[in-house]
This record gives sequence, C-alpha cells and structure tokens, in this order.
Amino acid sequence: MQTLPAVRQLWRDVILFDGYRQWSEPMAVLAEQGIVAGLWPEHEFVSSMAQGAHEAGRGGVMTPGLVDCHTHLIYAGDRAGEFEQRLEGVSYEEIARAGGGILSTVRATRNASEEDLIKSSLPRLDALLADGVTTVEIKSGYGLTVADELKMLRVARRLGQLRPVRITTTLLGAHALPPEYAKDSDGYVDLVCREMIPLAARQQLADAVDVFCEGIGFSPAQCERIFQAAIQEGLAIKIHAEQLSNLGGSALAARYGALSADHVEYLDEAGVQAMAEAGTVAVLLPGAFHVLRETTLPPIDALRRHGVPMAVATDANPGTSPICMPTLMLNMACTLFRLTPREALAGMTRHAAQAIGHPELGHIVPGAPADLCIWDINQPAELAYAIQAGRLRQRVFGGVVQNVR
Ligand SMILES: N=CN[C@@H](CCC(=O)O)C(=O)O
Ligand SMILES: [Zn+2]
Repeated sequence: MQTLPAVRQLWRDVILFDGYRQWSEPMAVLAEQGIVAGLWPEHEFVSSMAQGAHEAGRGGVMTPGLVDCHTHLIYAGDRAGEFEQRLEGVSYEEIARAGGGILSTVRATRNASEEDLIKSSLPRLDALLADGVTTVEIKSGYGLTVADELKMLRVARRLGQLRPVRITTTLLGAHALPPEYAKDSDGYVDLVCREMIPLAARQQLADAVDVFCEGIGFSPAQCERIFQAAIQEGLAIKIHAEQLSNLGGSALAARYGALSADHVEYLDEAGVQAMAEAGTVAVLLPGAFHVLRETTLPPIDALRRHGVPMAVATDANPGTSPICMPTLMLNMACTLFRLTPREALAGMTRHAAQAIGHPELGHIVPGAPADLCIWDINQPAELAYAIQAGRLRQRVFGGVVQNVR
C-alpha cells in the first residue's frame, strides 16, 4: 500500500542510523514535501515542532534508503551452466576466453527486445526494492553494439518510470570485446569513443561511463581513451579494476577524477593513495568475490588508513554475482572483508551515493531527500548480522511511504 506524501510525515521513537552514525537515543524524524525537515532526540520532541504532521510510524530502526551503486541488472538468459563448470574447476577467465561468460549474456541480450528485457529485469529490481533499495545504478554492457547498448540504457531509464526508485545509468560499452571485433580491439574502442559515448550522452541515456580494465577486458591505454571521450561529453567515469589482476586501472581512473573504482581486490598501496588524493570511492563487491571463490582480499586496512570511502554493492549480474539481496552484501562485506557493520551500512548508503555522484542521497540530514527505510529490528547492526528477508517495514521514497508489511 502506498501513501501519498502528506505535507508533513513524522516518525517517532526510531533507532536512527543516519548514514554517518547510530544515534545513542531514540529519535523523532520529520519529512516535509519529500525532504527531511527535522531530527530530534525523542525526549526533546514536542508536538508543536511538527504541527499538523501525520504520524507515519513508531519504533524500529530507521536508515537511509539503500543505494545499490553497482549493478548489471538488465540482461537476458542465465549462466547456471557456467556456475557448474566453475564448480568443476574451470575458471571465470577460461570461460571468458572460450567465448562464454559476458559474451554468452551478450548473445542472449542482443536477441531480446526492450519489452523482454523489462520483463526479465523487473523481478530483480523488485527484489532490491523489497530489501530496502531506493536508488540503483544500472550498467549496460551486454549489448556491445551501438544499438544494443542504447537499448539497454533505454530499458534502464524505463525501469525508473515503472517503479518508485531513482535509477542512474552507466554506459559500459567496454565490458568485453564483441566477436565482430575479435581481432581489432582498438577498432572497438574507436566505436565506443566516437559513437557510443557521444550518442548516449546526447540522448541523455547515460549518467556515467564505465570500463572493464583487465586482461580479459581492456588495457589501461584503451581505458584512458574512453575516459577522455567520456569527459569530453561531460559524463562521469567509473572503472572495473583490479578484480583478477593488478593493471593499475584504479590509479589511472583516479587521475581522471573517477567517481569510483570497483572490485579492487588486487589494488596496491599506490592505487589506494591515488584514490585517496582524488576522492575516488572504492566499491567493494563481496558477492562476486564469494561466487568466484576468490582468495585475494581487497586492501581494507590500507583503504581505511588513507581515508578512501568504501562502498558496498550487489554487483547483481548473471555471471559473477547473481544476487539481488543488498542486506546479504552487508553481511558478506563483514564476514568476508572484515568491515564493521557500521562501515558496511555507510558503504551501502552514504558512500554508495558518493560513488554514483549523488552526495545528497544516502544520509538522513535536514534538507536531504526523504528516502528512508524503517526496519523491524532492534539495532542497525542486525542488518549485517542476520541473513534474512522480510525485515523492511516501510520504504519511503521521496517522502512517499510504502508500507511493506
Ligand atoms: N567483471 C566484470 N563485470 C561483471 C561481471 C559480468 C559478467 O560476468 O556477466 C562484474 O562486475 O563482476
Ligand atoms: Zn560489475
């Protein structure tokens, strides 16, 4: 059931994690016309502070709406067969080099219409929403032709019209080398730079441009050309880097002012330092680490020491992270990467918002959009501690309250 935004909505007696910290005493929170308008310790609150407000709820834990800052939510087909191959010992890289992996999803996605893709992606989007997400970044990258990449981006924009969620879109034309360019990777990079990026920008289909910098992806020199083309069109940049090896992609992206470098298991100290200097967010993807049974951990201590903001995301995709449960990622960020529950939660709220270039989201402060979650739990750390669906009581998107249970 969805409630129209009353002019003033009030929550009483909530345990508040505001994106930065957990408040030590229960709080009252007021939203007005879709914006957070006030926060008070419950014992200081008097009703004249929120005259005429509708009491939208009482008790529970309130967090910012979750921000899933790295997904490949739109695709056709599945890769369960590859999962079985990997269990038998074939690596992700070997499958990719044999024409499977990303390219197998490319074949299925090229054959799908926009309607097909909407139909197959909506249940995944709904799963994210049911687990507290109010903002999702969605990448293209399974089309690898101008037409198919733009098709994916159009679908991403349409998903944002079909559900109460903010969607940011990222052109990932340089995700893999399509078979038509098997012997001409520079030629494909030309296509990305000269056609895909300008068209996606001019049609306002992309908010950012991403690249996969890896032996089975694109070289740092090729990534650099793509960054230059993106910046030329006024688009933000991001990178998949240091996932399977260290090519220095994160440091390169940081030098170009990237919003984020994602995966970063093989990131070295110099890369961490470059990211710290540029304010580039490290997006940690524990789902892909888990599914690929990786053993090299991202350099969490170095990231902490240098003050690099760490975000956490689902990386929802059919190959390395077929996961649409953001709270499970909070758990895995803690159990696999040793983040504290508070770091993990900041990683899926405030730092995730920074990773998509929306610092106004992901925190609960006066003036911020009222994207909120109210959970039926006793303390915020439970979101990372227990692996359990169905704890969301209310999801508030731009001040509109959706009673989930
Ligand atoms: N590493 C590259 N891209 C995705 C995987 C995509 C796929 O395997 O389909 C990732 O973030 O893990
Ligand atoms: Zn990815």
